[in-house]
Amino acid sequence: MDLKSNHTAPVLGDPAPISKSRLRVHSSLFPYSPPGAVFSPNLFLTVPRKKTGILDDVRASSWLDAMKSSSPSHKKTREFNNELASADTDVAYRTWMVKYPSALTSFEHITNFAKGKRIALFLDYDGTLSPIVDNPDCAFMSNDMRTAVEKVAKYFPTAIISGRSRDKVYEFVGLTDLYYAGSHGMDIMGPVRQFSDDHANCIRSTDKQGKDVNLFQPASEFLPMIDEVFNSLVNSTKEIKGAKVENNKFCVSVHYRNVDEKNWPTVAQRVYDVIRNYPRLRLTQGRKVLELRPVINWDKGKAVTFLLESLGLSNCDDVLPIYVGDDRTDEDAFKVLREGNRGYGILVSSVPKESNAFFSLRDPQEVMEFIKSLVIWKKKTSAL
Ligand SMILES: O=P(O)(O)OC[C@H]1O[C@H](O[C@H]2O[C@H](CO)[C@@H](O)[C@H](O)[C@H]2O)[C@H](O)[C@@H](O)[C@@H]1O
Repeated sequence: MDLKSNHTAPVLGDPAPISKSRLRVHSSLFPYSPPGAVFSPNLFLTVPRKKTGILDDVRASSWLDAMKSSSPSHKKTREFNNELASADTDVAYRTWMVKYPSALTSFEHITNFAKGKRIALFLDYDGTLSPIVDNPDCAFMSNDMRTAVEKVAKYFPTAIISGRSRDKVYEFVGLTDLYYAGSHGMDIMGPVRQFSDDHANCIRSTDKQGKDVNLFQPASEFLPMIDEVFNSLVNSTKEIKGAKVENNKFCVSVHYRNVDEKNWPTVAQRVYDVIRNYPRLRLTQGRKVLELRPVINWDKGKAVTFLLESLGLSNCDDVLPIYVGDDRTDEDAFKVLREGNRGYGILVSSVPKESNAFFSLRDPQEVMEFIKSLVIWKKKTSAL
């Protein structure tokens, strides 16, 4: 692949771009629907799909473009931001918040809607419960956040849904009374339950405390392939200063946050050179990370649906799922909640971003405030 030319590369596509029509969903959940607002189709990697749906052709350079455009610190963005006075940046953020109101200032709206309903809380990890840091191995959540999550989980069924391996995210969070889904939902440990659908790959197991659980791993057959790809990528990127490859069990992350931007084409090239040999893997993109994952019809949105069913909370009018996340992989969950008119997505972002979420929070600090407010509200209303 020559990233400077217009050669095409076989890659499976990322989720479809958000269509304008999605914004026209009118629902009782929707707090405000400013007229004329339009979703940008640039949220995901631009991957033109072939009608066969098996192998897509993509301009190799679009990987690099996507890496650059998704990076807020990218030169163009920096230049753009420099041109704007900080006051203007603030105005841009506040304008954006008209479309995605703060879940803190809209708290009353949310709790009014939640009255008489059971809230189910879904939390992403990186960038939501822990701040984004340079070293993925050091993305620790604060003790205050841990306490807040522990408390909220006493009142509402709470699940962590992360791109990381389930073991790793459990190690970071360290709380037992939660449900955990790792590998972008491809590794779920949930309560024991009989399902209406036949979920192959769902087995009975025990958790670290010896409790009976259901273990759902829809991509289990990919395990050897993922290990192989992980080893190839470790080897092929070892000379790129700052590149880091992470094995997330059912997916592999190639981090370029600490790679000099002039070497980003090499990162994209190396990833391409590996993935081209694995037509059953697809590429998605997160925050300064390229991720390779199995081509199965499963994502964080499906994981939310699965967990709701596991908890006996699906198809119930009196359930309000709330999903808090910062990443484009969280969009799948926001979309499930929005399209099913089922609950609220809350996007964590300090910069304007198009999203399927209803509300926003600026950073993990605000996430903690929101979680604490839920506990206070629940205690107050239970005492009445
Ligand atoms: O679904 P999440 O829990 O949000 O996990 C998504 C990815 O998060 C991690 O990477 C991101 O956070 C790192 C630590 O702050 C940061 O260094 C990196 O640049 C981010 O992309 C994690 O390392 C990945 O494996 C997850 O897929």
